Amino acid sequence: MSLLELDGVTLKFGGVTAVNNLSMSVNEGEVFALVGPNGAGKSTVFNMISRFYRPVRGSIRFDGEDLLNHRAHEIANLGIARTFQNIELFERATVLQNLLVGRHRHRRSTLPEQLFFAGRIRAEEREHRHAVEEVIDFLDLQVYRDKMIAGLPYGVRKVVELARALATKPRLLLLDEPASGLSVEETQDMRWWIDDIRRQMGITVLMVEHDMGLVSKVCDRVLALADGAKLAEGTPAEVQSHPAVIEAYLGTSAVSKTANAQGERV
Ligand SMILES: Nc1ncnc2c1ncn2[C@@H]1O[C@H](COP(=O)(O)OP(=O)(O)OP(=O)(O)O)[C@@H](O)[C@H]1O
Repeated sequence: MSLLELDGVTLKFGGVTAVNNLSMSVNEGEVFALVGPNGAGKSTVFNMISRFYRPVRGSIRFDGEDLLNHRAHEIANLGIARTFQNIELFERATVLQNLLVGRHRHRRSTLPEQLFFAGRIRAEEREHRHAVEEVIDFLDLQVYRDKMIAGLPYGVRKVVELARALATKPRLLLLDEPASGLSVEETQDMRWWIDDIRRQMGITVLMVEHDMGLVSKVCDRVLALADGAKLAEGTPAEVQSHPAVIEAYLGTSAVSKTANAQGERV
């Protein structure tokens, strides 16, 4: 069953058509990747699903609901969470505090209730803590839970950002370049996290990623974009060997990554 559906979506920035008549569908329970050279339109697709941008044409539906009827701050409430290419965490707060912020959408109490019904609020607070501790355990973040973000290595911050998105208990997780800046070992860990997120948590994943090695190991389906338009769609192996995809990558830094990925595919 399709969870996310884009139909004929187009977005222009002045004279630049960043996304051109794109249709795609992500099924519930799958891991789906958007790939393509720099400037292909991948981030713009994410930013339209997150409702930072509004397409000039086309529709975006999530679980049958028209996302274009919603504003950016309502997207998390619908069950969509995302990470960012440039990690966005509160630097002067602990891992635990950052994750509790992620629980914001589940808060049911109003301000007067918080002032006058302390018992009920304490129960709600315990529920948030429990949900957050579950994610901390799931991603092996126990040793970092009370540490400030500012002092953490880049690879750990990346996992904390993933944890913050998971703490919202989404149905759809958007991962913007989950492997960028990670070492080979950290990328390997990220692969297992993504596998577990899908298998154990039952969360559907849509990711943008340049590392074709990771994409080929973790994704069910891949859509390749170039100049805002769909070039090819299929399994990782089908997309990587598609002539139009190989041509689009020629002359870009991604060529070597594609070649490496093909070499290391098992
Ligand atoms: N805010 C913006 N204003 C003007 N042009 C933009 C804006 N955002 C993106 N673009 C243009 O839209 C096109 C698609 O950009 P986008 O960032 O979506 O590509 P991308 O595939 O995510 O690239 P990368 O892999 O480098 O992140 C590019 O030509 C880019 O210059």
